[in-house]
Amino acid sequence: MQTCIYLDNNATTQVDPQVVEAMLPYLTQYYGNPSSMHRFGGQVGKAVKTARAQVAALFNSEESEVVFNSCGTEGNNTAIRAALAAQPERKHIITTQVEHPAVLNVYKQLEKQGYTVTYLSVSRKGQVDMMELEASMTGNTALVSMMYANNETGVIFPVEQAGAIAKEYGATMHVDAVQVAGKIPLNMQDSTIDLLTISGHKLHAPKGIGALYIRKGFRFRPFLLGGHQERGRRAGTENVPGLTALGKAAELALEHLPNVKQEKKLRDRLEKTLLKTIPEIEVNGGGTERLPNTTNIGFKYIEGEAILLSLDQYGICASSGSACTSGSLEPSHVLRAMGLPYTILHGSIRFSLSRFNTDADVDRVLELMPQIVDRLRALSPFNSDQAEWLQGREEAVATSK
Ligand SMILES: Cc1ncc(COP(=O)(O)O)c(C=O)c1O
Ligand code: FES
Repeated sequence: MQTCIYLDNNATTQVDPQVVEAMLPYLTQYYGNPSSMHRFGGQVGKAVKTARAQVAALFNSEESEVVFNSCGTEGNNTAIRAALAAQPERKHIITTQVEHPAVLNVYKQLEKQGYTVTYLSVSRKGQVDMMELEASMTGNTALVSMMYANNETGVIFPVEQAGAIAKEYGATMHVDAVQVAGKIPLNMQDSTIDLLTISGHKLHAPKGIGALYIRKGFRFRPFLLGGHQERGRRAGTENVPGLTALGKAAELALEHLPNVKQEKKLRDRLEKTLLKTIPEIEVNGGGTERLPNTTNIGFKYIEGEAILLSLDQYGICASSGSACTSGSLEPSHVLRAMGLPYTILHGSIRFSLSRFNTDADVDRVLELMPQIVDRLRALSPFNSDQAEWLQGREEAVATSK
């Protein structure tokens, strides 16, 4: 199998070998159904309990507040629907312009069903403004839904403060924490958040397993109806190998949290050296609080996709935004919302690290990037003289839409 220097960990992560080891017995000998009456199934039930405790430890929550599901997308869909069902008389939702499609596309549908949605703007640095949130709140607001950190820029949002504002108005606070679990500590014990989503494949567990935190006492309405698994909050026979993997991944993430500064050191070295060695580049979301593993850099006058293809030829995996929208040629909705100039919008790429990256990985990128950028810029018909013209063209396209 082809391997690469993998710097696309916000898209998905390598499954930790210890996670594979933990889940394997539940794919082979322990295949019982945890709901069965017999002892064979009972053993498997114990694994579910252990995994729940491990995820609760990552959340710093009670075990009963953890519900396993299939992914971050399911968690977000479920949380949003549950928040609206809890207060059906309220018809207003507040979110941000830079959420993941697993949130934004739910709101698009809800708008068609009679809900009003306020999309909070972000600054040039990609940060939300709590004054704008406060000014948007009304007695009709059912839900404030905000990501903990943005998948493209890594910018961290003040979700606790947002939750406190939501509470003042009696609204539910939902947080998409898919990108932060394992990267910054979570503390649900002492939190204003009611519902919080994580996804296994972003923290070294496999794809297809996730968890939703549901604050004790929250009037929760399930999304999937059927059997009484997960205490009636998520029907469907449990994905035991998956949740065992997520439990182990959560345990390892918690252990690793004090060492996240190592990833940050690597990220900072990558970022600072690129800024020093390549002219006309900028860090998108720089100068505000960000995830320790993420850097999103705009290289003026060239296409992000061209940089990615060049890197790919050298066996380096990076990305130009979210994996699910990268098939389209539209520039990222996140960078667009930040009001970045045309040439940055089209020339941005993201490197996202994990605990498996090494100094040698960063060295290789630092060795290759100046020559890649030089070569692409030499071929590019654009330069700083046309930057103003390009910006004008972008604005003309935007207003004609
Ligand atoms: C911020 C954010 N939310 C939600 C998701 C969706 O998670 P999943 O792939 O588990 O459905 C992702 C994954 O890209 C994400 O980055
Ligand atoms: S589903 Fe992961 S980037 Fe979209």
